[in-house]
Amino acid sequence: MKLYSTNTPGVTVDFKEAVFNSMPQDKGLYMPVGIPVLDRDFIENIEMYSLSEIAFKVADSILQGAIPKNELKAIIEDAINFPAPVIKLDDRTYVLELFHGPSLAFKDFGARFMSRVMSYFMTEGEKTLNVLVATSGDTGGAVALGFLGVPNTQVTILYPKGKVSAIQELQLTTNGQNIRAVEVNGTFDDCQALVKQAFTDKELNEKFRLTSANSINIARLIPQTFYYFNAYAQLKRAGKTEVVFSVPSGNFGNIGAGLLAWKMGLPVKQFIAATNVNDTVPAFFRSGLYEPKPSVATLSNAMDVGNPSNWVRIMNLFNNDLDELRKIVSTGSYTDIQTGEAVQTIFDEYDYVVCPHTAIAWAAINDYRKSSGDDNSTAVFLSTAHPCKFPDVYEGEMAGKITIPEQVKTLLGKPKQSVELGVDFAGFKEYLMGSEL
Ligand SMILES: Cc1ncc(COP(=O)(O)O)c(C=O)c1O
Ligand SMILES: N[C@@H](CCOP(=O)(O)O)C(=O)O
Repeated sequence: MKLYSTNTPGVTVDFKEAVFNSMPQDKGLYMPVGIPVLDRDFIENIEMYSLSEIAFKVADSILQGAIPKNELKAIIEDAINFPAPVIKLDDRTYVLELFHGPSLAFKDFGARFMSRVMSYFMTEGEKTLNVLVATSGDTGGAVALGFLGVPNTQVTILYPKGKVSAIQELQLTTNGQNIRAVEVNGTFDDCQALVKQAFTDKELNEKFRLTSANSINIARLIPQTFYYFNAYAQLKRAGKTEVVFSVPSGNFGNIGAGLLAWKMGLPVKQFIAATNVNDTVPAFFRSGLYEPKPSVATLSNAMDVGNPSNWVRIMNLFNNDLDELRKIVSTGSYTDIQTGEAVQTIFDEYDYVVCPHTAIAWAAINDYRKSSGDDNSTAVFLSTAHPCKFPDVYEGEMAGKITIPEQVKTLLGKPKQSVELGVDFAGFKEYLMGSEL
């Protein structure tokens, strides 16, 4: 597999280099040279395959031999060892539950696959790998669990102080071993900017072997295509083939993976990119002007992103042609009041509890149906996190319906371990340089 930088398409690297570099030095993002289209026979019979069979077929096609088949199969079976069921709410509305992994968020697909791919490529005696990751809530917890105890690997998680839920914070800050947390007095965008700057800092790169576990890393994105194909397989078993996916979006890695799956031949009628009031992308669809702006805090905190890092990838997939993109993607943005109402309505109508991020994706389906007149397609909204991660959102009967998984119970009462820093790069650099990693 060869990958190019969105900023310098003429220069290519192989998959291993892209994984460890995470981001090209020219500050673009890696994209595959030539996206393979899966054979028709596979797509037409996809309902006959299991999640791990589908994941293997998709990964093998895109990686084009970068990892030998047997090793790839073992990585997938070890990483994706939890289900991603599609649940019927009514005849034309389904929810794809992506929170059955260890950190209770969809990030487990990417983080677990990526940690195993990195381990596969690492050889004995190599310099310690320093994984930097910025999180607005869920990536950090998934990456922490994905890399916990992995030899020769040190993970540093940056998160915005006071802007993640209490359970998310416990997931980030209580691991110990090779995982440490930095509380940044700023927003997620500040955390992301610090991490990105570290990758282009000469001194840091001389001292450390830095890599990113954010979705700027292509190894995070590839496994997120698996569940789109697998959702389609489940729907096909139920006799549904005209599918709309509504994706709660922040950094746009999730919908980016969906669009990659579509480019690989997954039949999708429409994608809906649903955001909270951090609406840089919906505003771009309206005005044609891409204007990143500082993020504001919302109920769906993990989507509080003002400058989505995957946007450049999505534009690149569409040759920077917004009109082409508009043919397959529509957008919607929702306030906290609308989010709360959606959580309540889903509960009242379906007796089903969703997290605030997921509620936004459901709300966007209603608006899509009204504005497009498309009443017949099967709409699937992605449920990206377990509601127990956001207990402040629910009261009364709804709160009583939420079961607390064992992995959350064991976190309660554990001491938080973190270091507090400002948003200036100099301070972050000093912290990294001063640490014996
Ligand atoms: C629960 C949840 N939903 C949605 C999102 C947004 O996903 P993405 O950043 O891939 O757009 C995130 C964060 O990534 C999240 O943690
Ligand atoms: N919403 C994310 C933000 C980081 O996104 P990533 O997918 O680029 O790692 C989070 O939960 O941390």
